[in-house]
Amino acid sequence: MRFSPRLLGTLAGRFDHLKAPSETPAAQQDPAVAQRVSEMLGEIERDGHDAVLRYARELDGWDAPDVELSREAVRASGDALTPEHRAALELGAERTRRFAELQRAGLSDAEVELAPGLTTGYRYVPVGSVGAYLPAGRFPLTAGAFMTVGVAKAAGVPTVIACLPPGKDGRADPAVVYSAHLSGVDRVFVLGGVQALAAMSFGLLGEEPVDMIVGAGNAFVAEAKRQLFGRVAIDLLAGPSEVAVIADETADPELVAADLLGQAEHGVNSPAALVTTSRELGEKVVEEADKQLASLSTAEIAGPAWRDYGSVTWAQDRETAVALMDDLAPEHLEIQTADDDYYHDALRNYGSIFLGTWSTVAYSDKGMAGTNHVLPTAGGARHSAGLSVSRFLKPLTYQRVSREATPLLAEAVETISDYEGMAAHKATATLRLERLREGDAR
Ligand SMILES: NC(=O)c1ccc[n+]([C@@H]2O[C@H](COP(=O)([O-])OP(=O)(O)OC[C@H]3O[C@@H](n4cnc5c(N)ncnc54)[C@H](O)[C@@H]3O)[C@@H](O)[C@H]2O)c1
Ligand SMILES: N[C@H](CO)Cc1c[nH]c[nH+]1
Ligand SMILES: [Zn+2]
Repeated sequence: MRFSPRLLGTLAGRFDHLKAPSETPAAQQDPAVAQRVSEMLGEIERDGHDAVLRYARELDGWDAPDVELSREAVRASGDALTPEHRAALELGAERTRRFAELQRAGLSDAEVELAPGLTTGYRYVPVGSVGAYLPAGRFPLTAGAFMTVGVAKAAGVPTVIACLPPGKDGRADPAVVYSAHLSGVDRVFVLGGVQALAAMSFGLLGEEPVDMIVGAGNAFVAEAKRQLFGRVAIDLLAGPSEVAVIADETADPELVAADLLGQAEHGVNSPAALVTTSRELGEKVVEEADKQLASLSTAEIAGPAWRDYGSVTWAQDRETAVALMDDLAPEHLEIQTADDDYYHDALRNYGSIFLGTWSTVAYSDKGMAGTNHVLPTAGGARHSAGLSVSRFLKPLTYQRVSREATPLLAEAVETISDYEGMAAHKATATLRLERLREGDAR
């Protein structure tokens, strides 16, 4: 079976056929999923922990009365892994933490005297508690813990709990649990999907309700986060993983094809887009992808994704390639050209960019590059960035006004309040001006 996407000869500026992820069915909210999630959340809120256990049993076959892993089990989770695997995970946890610490160091508290006696500023304060969802249904994605638990801890969040669904063998995946342990998690629960997010948000796990829920997952997970938003904060709503590549005639078609299929493996609706200034390269990549799919063990997922959500587009020059990509705003963007810096400078919309032949998305996916892999999908990169340490920090503002500065603020506030008809607001300023005139020494 051939999985080749259409090879598209696009003229400059005409790219209607290029499937923007935001236009794919996968990015749209599914009313059946929304209805199901709303019923589940309602039931869990009403029946509490009993309903959580009921869903854990029904959906994931969990039949033990307790869903928490003991501290000892969390600590010992690495024993089930090979030393090489442990070392690889330790590297990922450490690089992700160091990158998050770099970002934390760039966020410093600041203060300014805006007028004599008027001092204003802000200080970064971490949220009090975070619930991290670690998806582990189809694949046990270990690095999700580094990106959520580890980054929250680097931000200084005091309490971070995590939930993961049981794997195919009915147990919590030891590599995911070990990754959470390396990231500094406080408590781990074997709970999947909606019931996990509801239990953390409603405070059904022997903790107060968390302030924020984070982490990627399937359509039920994304919908539960959408519906719980407001009651708790969320990181972002991530859809199916995407990849896009800009390549020119100097690129290696085998590597480009491998990188496109690398993310197509996430799901049959994962978009993979190549924009190239070389038709020849585009044709070679299509041939290569077919060849590689023939021997890929996950071809049953990557094949349909490449066929149905893959695209190859010719851009007549690099300016056109940039315009196409900024419109697409992909989650991951690789640049494999003779002038990667030009693209880096010119591009504005992407979740994370991978510069040069030697950089590939999987390095970030698995924590080796240190950058966060929880990124906006479905065109969200037009307006948002991915998860980072700043999401867990609140820049709380303050102001201090001296007696001497009082007229500078109060008289203007009186004028504005008069215009707006806000008498009580005006009074707060007027009373202070009176105190000043009376010589109040405070
Ligand atoms: N964008 C990102 O940053 C990123 C990162 C990692 C993973 N992901 C995505 O996360 C997803 C992982 O999905 P997954 O399914 O493998 O694991 P998952 O952990 O997200 O979901 C498994 C849970 O789904 C629930 N569920 C399944 N069927 C249900 C139903 N009919 N009704 C209610 N709940 C149901 C079950 O409770 C189960 O525990 C993939 O789509 C992957 O692409 C995205
Ligand atoms: N590509 C996913 C979202 O960025 C993350 C991931 C982890 N493992 C494999 N992939
Ligand atoms: Zn991936």
